[in-house]
Amino acid sequence: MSWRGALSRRLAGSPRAAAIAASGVAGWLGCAGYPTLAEPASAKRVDELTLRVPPRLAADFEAWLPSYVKQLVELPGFLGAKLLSAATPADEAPAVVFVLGGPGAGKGTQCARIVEKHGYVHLSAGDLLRAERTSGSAQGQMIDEYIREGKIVPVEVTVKLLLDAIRADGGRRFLVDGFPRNTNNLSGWQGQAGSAMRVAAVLVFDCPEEVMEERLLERGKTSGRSDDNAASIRKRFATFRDETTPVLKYYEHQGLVTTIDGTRPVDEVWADTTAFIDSLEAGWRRREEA
Ligand SMILES: Nc1ncnc2c1ncn2[C@@H]1O[C@H](COP(=O)(O)OP(=O)(O)OP(=O)(O)O)[C@@H](O)[C@H]1O
Ligand SMILES: Nc1ccn([C@@H]2O[C@H](COP(=O)(O)O)[C@@H](O)[C@H]2O)c(=O)n1
Repeated sequence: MSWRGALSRRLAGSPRAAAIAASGVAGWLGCAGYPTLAEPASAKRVDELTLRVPPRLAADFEAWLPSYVKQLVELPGFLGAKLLSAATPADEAPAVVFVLGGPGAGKGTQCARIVEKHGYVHLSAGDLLRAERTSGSAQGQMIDEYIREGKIVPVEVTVKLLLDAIRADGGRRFLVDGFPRNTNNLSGWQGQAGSAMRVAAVLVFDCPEEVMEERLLERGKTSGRSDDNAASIRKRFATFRDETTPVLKYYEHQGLVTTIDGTRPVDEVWADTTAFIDSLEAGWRRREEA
């Protein structure tokens, strides 16, 4: 499958910007076994950019690559690139902070504190899926198998649970914990929530696997979770490395990622976490006052 489109039209008068954008796209796509740029636009002739994408990834790329390219050419320094649409959804849209990090990195622990101090609404994709699993719904068994295997449930299920919870709450500031976990999650979110929500930041807790494994095995003594055992933990780590890393790359390119060292004691991690939320809020206040 080839993807081609808005980039060429948008950059028709701007060879320099296109060349920079093309090399940026190629660099990004070159990571983690993803496809590479097939025919980079030359600095002289900019009427078409073609990206070849393997069929198994075509649907995901079709949904979110164009918007990624738009974001890329809007970065400062891409002189001459013209906006086709607003760079971010309207400020009035509810703000979402995605919280990511490997299994056991401490996402839930820090989210609970953010709720208490900063009043955000915490939605854990994993918790919503676990609740749905036991609700007796037809898809419960499917979810159970995915969780046990450390695999990512198809986004149609997860995004519906998240959006139902967001709409039912009606709040303005959400922590969405453990999502988006792969490109399927990402494209599903962008397709169904993209214009109604504003992704304000992506908060990532970084922690080595040895530390996370120790925490999860300890948690497994009392959590009752079917995936807090050595075999499931190994699979969850592999899923994080293989599937979540490209999503983090995507948001890094958008300048949305803040990474916090989650290896330290809870209070030390919290000091950085609350400082981050304070700075996010301060930025919003400055924008409102401007
Ligand atoms: N900074 C920390 N130091 C030591 N232990 C921690 C720290 N943060 C969390 N823990 C403990 O580690 C375990 C995992 O933490 P938590 O549930 O917050 O991680 P998580 O990233 O949400 O995990 P998962 O993705 O599996 O739901 C818990 O038992 C928690 O009490
Ligand atoms: N976006 C997501 C999030 C989670 N899952 C499944 O749930 C398991 C547990 O997730 P935690 O965040 O609570 O650790 C995870 O391993 C997945 O099986 C999912 O499919 N999609």
